[in-house]
Amino acid sequence: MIEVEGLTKRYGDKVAVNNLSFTVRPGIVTGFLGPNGAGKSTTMRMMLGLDRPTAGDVRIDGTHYDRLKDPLTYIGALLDAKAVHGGRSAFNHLLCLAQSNGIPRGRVHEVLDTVGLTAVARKKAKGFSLGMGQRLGIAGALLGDPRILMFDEPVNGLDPEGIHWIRNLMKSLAAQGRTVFVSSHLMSEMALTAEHLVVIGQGRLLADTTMADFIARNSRSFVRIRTPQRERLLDVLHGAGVTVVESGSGVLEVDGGKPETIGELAARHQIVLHELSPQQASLEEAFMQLTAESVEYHAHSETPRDLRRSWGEDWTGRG
Ligand SMILES: Nc1ncnc2c1ncn2[C@@H]1O[C@H](COP(=O)(O)OP(=O)(O)OP(=O)(O)O)[C@@H](O)[C@H]1O
Repeated sequence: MIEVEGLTKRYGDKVAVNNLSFTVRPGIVTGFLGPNGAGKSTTMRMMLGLDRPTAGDVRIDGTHYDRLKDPLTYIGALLDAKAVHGGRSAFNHLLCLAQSNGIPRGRVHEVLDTVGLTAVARKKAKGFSLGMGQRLGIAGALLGDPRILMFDEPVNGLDPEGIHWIRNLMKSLAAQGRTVFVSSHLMSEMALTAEHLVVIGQGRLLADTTMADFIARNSRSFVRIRTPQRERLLDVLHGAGVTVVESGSGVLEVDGGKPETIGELAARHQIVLHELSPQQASLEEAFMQLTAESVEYHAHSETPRDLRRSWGEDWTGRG
């Protein structure tokens, strides 16, 4: 378990991390999200004792990082895959780490095998591709067989096979009861990997909740309808007090409605439907919605005006 309490980091006038408190629990993958510059890396560095907090505290299974004996056996981390002495072979890099952390030599062979680098173990790390470098960094994190693992952007630059491998690795580490904390900008990947999310913006905590709850709270769920009898269906839905939104190209949308109710209403009035589908926003849409105000660096684009029209009262009772 990782416990973060009132964690704050200032660089001069800049507050990079602002009074953050959250707990990362074992047995699940927890995703760490935030726009560029939100303070994710700074938070992770403070968790590992690499940066000193201006205020607040981090405990790794109840203890401060600098008081852990052989810390790699408690927490393993991939922060910057390029932070490897390029002149050393993969084997020697891991052996040095093992020797300085009281980890047996045999473990080096095991982790090289786990990450699929056994065949290139004697090659110098500076000749490694981005993906091989990431794998070597992950081998280092796994070396001490720690109960807690932390990965900062582990899928950066990986090909689909590598991404798939890391996803399964993180899930299996969590399934073994370990604590897995991972940051990524790849939302589709995070949606497949993490069960719980901690989201920050401009150094502050924006959300600490399950993936499903995060998406439900920060997005719009609606039912999408297409029908060749649009006017009749609008009359029927209006008559039943259902709020309908026209989204262009003849598509109708009902916020928070149930497809069963709409389908039955249409059937009772013998209205043909070509589509009746529940829609849920993606993690990416929910993330953009929540963090829109805390993005530091914006690009501006022209977006078409929302041309929605609604009829009647909202049947969900929501505004
Ligand atoms: N050593 C430093 N000196 C001054 N400012 C810093 C330092 N390190 C980070 N910052 C600032 O603190 C803020 C948080 O940076 P951090 O790298 O933690 O964000 P991040 O969420 O990891 O961003 P990204 O997703 O782009 O990696 C940024 O505004 C950054 O410019």
